[in-house]
Amino acid sequence: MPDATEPRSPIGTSPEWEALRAHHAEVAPRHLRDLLVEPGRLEAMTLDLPGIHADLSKHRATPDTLRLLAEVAERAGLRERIDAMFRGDAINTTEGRSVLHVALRAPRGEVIRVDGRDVVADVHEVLDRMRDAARRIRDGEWRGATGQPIRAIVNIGIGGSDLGPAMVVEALRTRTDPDRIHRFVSNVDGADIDWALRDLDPATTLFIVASKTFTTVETLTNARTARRWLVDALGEDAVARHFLALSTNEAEVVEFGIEPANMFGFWDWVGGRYSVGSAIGLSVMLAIGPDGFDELLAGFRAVDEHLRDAPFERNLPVLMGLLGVWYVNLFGASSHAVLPYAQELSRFPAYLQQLEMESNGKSVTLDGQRVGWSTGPVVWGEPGTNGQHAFFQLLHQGTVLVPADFIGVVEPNHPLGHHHDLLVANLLAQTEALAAGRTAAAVRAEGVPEALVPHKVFEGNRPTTTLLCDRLDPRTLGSLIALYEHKVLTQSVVWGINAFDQWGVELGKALATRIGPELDPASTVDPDAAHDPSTAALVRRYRSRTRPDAH
Ligand SMILES: O=P(O)(O)OC[C@H]1O[C@](O)(CO)[C@@H](O)[C@@H]1O
Repeated sequence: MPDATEPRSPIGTSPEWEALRAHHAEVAPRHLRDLLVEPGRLEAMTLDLPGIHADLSKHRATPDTLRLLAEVAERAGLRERIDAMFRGDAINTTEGRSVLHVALRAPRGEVIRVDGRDVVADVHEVLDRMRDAARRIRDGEWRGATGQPIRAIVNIGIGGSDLGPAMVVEALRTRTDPDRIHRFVSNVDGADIDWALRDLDPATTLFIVASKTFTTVETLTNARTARRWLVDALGEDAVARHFLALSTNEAEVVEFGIEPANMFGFWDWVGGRYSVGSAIGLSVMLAIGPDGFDELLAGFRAVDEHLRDAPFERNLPVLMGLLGVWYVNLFGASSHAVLPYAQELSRFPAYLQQLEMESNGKSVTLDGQRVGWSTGPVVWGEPGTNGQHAFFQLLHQGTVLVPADFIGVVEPNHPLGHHHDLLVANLLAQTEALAAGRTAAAVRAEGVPEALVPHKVFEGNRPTTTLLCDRLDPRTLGSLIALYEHKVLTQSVVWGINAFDQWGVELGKALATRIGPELDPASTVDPDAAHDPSTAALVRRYRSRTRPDAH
């Protein structure tokens, strides 16, 4: 059996890549105007998953491209890597860990073993405890220190311990109880927690401290501030009724002052950015209820099964990943836009920024060699139609190629149908305009003065994916997230990199720890001896402040 962790990017070295490159030379000069009308294209380049219709036909690609890309994926060992992930092999080689977010949504009774232990049974034990706590808090059975029910839930976490739950709660806000407040505090900037707590009543506020490691400085700083705010109002004993912890690190949770009974655990085989289906999703469960959370997990599971079972040529997350490779490595694209035409998905691009960029922003292969090809692009986006009045100018007429995902829904979560028709009309218009453009002849035919013609021409040929969801419900959202998770896996395998570590965040953290004490006006450290001239001058400038220090 091939070693699933063996680095073997096919880029540049395999016959499959050579075939793809030759094919690219034929396809790249062709215009989407012509490609789009080819017979059979729509059937070959659209896919239906439960609740999600995916249209890949507005790509600068043909059905042959998808076949050749699938062959590249086979050559890269994607099949073996998927199997290894589901088996619980330690495919996160630099940290020696399994990568088992798929186990978080495995059905009760399925068995996946890590070091001989059935992790699916562990997952369901925690889910049951989460359900019980969520029911008690939502029903008002759980009382705060003064005997009042909980009215505000503040999740304190950062990165994967914030972005996933914050994005999902926002996306499903129409399913939340309008009488309960859900807030997310992440930034160490005091403005974040100061503002979040300003109008809250300690007696009815529950804090959820979410941190995989429970050592993240931002989260612990915010959690200590929250603790002080609570204790100042209600006394030390209140902590047990107002603080929950979500973590893999029981010792640190206890050290902070939260009892194990108020902790919901997960495991080192859940990456932070892949953790919203774990205990990290507790604030989601509190917002949409245990049944809604089950639906979310079911949506994840549907795509997990699709990843495992569908042939690569008809496998949506694999094709999304491979089309990304196609643009990055053969068209030279360096960014990718995600444009949700659903206001509720306003945090989805930010969520994907961590998922994709922390996973695939790497320049070293699994065996430690410098890559000889580009890897993860910059991911960005804003909800439509806002983006249209901001950066779409560049998408249509700029000099860079930005492949984009347009995400829309058929049935809105509000009664304003005329708004929704207008929104969807814009989505369709934009993808059509990006593909077809507008020729000089068409511009002239409208009587535009000759001097303005070049300004009004749209080259078109700008590729997009359309994901049209039946509606935005927990199940569909779970599926959407899983699509991108597995897209990331696919790309990492082709690029030969590890999508599951994040060493690149360490250096800045270490330097901040060093610089922190130097900012004290009484510090005796000479900035010039410790830093480059720019940093030293900035340290001196900040050190000379007159603001009294308050903690
Ligand atoms: O959940 P923790 O351990 O507080 O970590 C928060 C985030 O910090 C990182 O480790 C680095 O930014 C992320 O990967 C993670 O999601």
